[in-house]
Amino acid sequence: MVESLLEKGYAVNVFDVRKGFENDKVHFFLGDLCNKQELLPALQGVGVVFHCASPAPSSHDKELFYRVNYVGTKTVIQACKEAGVQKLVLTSSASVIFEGKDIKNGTEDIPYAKNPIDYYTETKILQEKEVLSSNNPDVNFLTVAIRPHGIFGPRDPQLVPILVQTARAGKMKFMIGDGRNLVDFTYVDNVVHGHILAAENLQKNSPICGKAYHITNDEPIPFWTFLSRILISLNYEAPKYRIPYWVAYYLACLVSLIVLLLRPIRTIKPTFTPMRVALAGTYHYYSCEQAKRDMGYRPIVSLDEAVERTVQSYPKLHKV
Ligand SMILES: NC(=O)C1=CN([C@@H]2O[C@H](COP(=O)(O)OP(=O)(O)OC[C@H]3O[C@@H](n4cnc5c(N)ncnc54)[C@H](O)[C@@H]3O)[C@@H](O)[C@H]2O)C=CC1
Ligand SMILES: CC(C)CCC[C@@H](C)[C@H]1CC[C@H]2C3=C(CC[C@]12C)[C@@]1(C)CCC(=O)C[C@@H]1CC3
Repeated sequence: MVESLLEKGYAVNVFDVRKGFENDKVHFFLGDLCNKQELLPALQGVGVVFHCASPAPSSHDKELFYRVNYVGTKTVIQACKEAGVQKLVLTSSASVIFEGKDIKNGTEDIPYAKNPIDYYTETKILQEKEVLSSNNPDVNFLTVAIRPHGIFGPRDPQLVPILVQTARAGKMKFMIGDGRNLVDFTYVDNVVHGHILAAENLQKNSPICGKAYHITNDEPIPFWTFLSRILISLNYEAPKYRIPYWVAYYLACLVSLIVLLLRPIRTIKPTFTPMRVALAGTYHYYSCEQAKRDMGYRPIVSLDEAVERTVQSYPKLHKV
């Protein structure tokens, strides 16, 4: 996001709780977004805020999710208003409507999940509601939420690294479900493109004000075909055996229960959580027609090209 904004000639301030990269063209502010006094200096003279911060979805820390995603987002909104920021673009998630059941070509009018699978999803819903309801053209404060799905690409610390770690640990033997479930995986450049288009289209009287938009690669692919392509390109074996979805799901629930019971004595991070099993065994792909219609969105990098660029970008993860 930072690199694309700089390329387009925008001046960029970055606010983060940790300094994850070096770039002398940006002004970096270190702080916690839950603290308004720490946020305010980063917002002086700023026209648009992209709020993309969140604890990692794999965390189980309920209090952290509530503090950062929910309360922290309310603090971001207040700080933006106090600093005179006119536009707020939230990185939400298409998962706000996912509760473990198939979603085929899901549109933005599907209601939020009533029973979200984890605290991440639960607090992404609360966060999105806060941002969208704070849209108020009368006070010159416009908001929009972008809902990407399954982001991947160079430097992503999640998808490819977790996949390789699982393969190296010998746990990538089983395909969950029948292997036909279509899913969206979205290349980072397309996600960024969607965010920048949203910011550029966020004007008074624009149809996008106060709304949420799915941003995907618009090329749904069977979950296990995608994972197998990445694994094979990195010289690992693709999963060979099948395990029925419900067996895997209840096993993951059982493991979660055991992890919870053992927490006072030992911290264990299971690979197969109910959320990951649900993502691996169901259909979850989304329509991005609304983003095409209202802001002229089209993916700029195809899935084939995206996989190629991603695989090339992780030389250390290739099996030799
Ligand atoms: N990775 C994915 O597949 C998807 C991610 N998203 C959303 O995209 C956004 C970015 O996610 P990723 O790039 O995957 O994660 P990431 O972990 O690379 O980026 C999140 C950033 O938030 C920062 N952060 C966390 N707590 C903070 C706090 N209290 N104050 C200031 N900064 C804080 C972290 O230090 C990190 O740099 C998140 O909002 C996530 O919910 C949405 C859909 C899919
Ligand atoms: C161990 C294997 C069964 C799966 C390995 C790959 C997974 C790490 C990823 C496959 C789909 C990804 C995904 C997310 C995180 C990483 C995966 C589970 C999200 C939960 C990230 C945050 C979101 O908002 C939704 C994403 C959906 C897809």
